[in-house]
Amino acid sequence: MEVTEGAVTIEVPEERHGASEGSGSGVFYNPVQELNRDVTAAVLRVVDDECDSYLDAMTASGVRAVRAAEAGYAATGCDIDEAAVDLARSNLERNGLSGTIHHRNVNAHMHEHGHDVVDLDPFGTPIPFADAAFRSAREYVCVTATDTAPLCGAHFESGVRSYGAVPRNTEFHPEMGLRVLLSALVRTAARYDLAATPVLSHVSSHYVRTYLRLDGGARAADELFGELGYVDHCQRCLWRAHERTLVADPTAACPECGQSTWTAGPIWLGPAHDVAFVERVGEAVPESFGTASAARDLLGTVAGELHRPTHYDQHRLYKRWGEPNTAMDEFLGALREAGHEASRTHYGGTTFKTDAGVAEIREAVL
Ligand SMILES: C[S@@+](CC[C@H](N)C(=O)[O-])C[C@H]1O[C@@H](n2cnc3c(N)ncnc32)[C@H](O)[C@@H]1O
Ligand SMILES: [Zn+2]
Repeated sequence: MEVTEGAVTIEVPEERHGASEGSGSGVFYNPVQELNRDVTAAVLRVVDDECDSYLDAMTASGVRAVRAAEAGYAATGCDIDEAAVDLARSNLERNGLSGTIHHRNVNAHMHEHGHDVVDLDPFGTPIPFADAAFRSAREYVCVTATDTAPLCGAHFESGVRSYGAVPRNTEFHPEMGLRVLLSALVRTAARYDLAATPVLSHVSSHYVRTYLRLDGGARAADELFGELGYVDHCQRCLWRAHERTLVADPTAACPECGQSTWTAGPIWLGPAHDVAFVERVGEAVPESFGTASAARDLLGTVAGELHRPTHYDQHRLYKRWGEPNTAMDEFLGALREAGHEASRTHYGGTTFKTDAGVAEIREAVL
């Protein structure tokens, strides 16, 4: 089957969606991830002044490597599956592009070779590849994680094992997943005296995607540790509080309703994106991309999001209060009128962030 993405056309053997990832035969290609790849292609356009080489660490059909080569990068792909390697090579050829595809365990490759941009796109957790990625990357590491259940605490033990943090299945679970992933990546990079700063992150269609800019130096890495900490959450009234610290000091009971709280961490509490960077990426999405309008919408929402952890869901709050919902614009307007900051978030149409606590939100909008 032929598929066109951006300015390239590639051959993929079969269509497989996220739900059946890793099963069956044939080289993997997930059409649902076109948005992820379009955003990546736009990021590559933005960073092309500082970056020349790109590693598509798990290349499968080669689609990411082919798109990077088309954007003018020295593209390298790796895969342990021989059929994937053959297909990726033929997909570069059919587009008249040069690039190198290795039949190799990419961890070994990354320990031996440097690339300006390293892109991890594995089945499930990226953690088995994270150390090697930070050894290899000079400027940016891009990471997809599809193991959202462990990340957000729905599969608790697996999340603890993979990420060395306590995840909790809260009502802000997509953001929990992102912040658990960022915490693990920042701590992994720090082992090599690297500061990995997230410049763009999104949670879409059951995957988490983040782009981290690398700066060298123990001091820079230490500074990022100041953005790690814990969040306490009340499942009953949806109160939450966060604290930047490496020593957990959980709140025993919710100060609003007295219910015992859940604590998650250490999670990343700093910004998950850089506004100027996200805006530049949004401007770099050409009309010709298959997901252009969805990608621009997503990036516009991300750019407008308050950095503050963590987001609320307006419908869940009203449900707890036993009151009918109002329109989102009216709701956010009422928060702002009461003197609070408020923004939509990309986690869902009824999600928002604010500097107001649950009691203040209720007072402002009811
Ligand atoms: C999710 S797919 C990659 C999808 C592709 N990047 C895309 O955008 O369509 C994961 C790929 O990683 C490959 N893989 C798994 N472990 C690997 C390893 N240790 N080294 C290299 N490739 C590996 C698999 O064979 C599979 O083709
Ligand atoms: Zn409470």
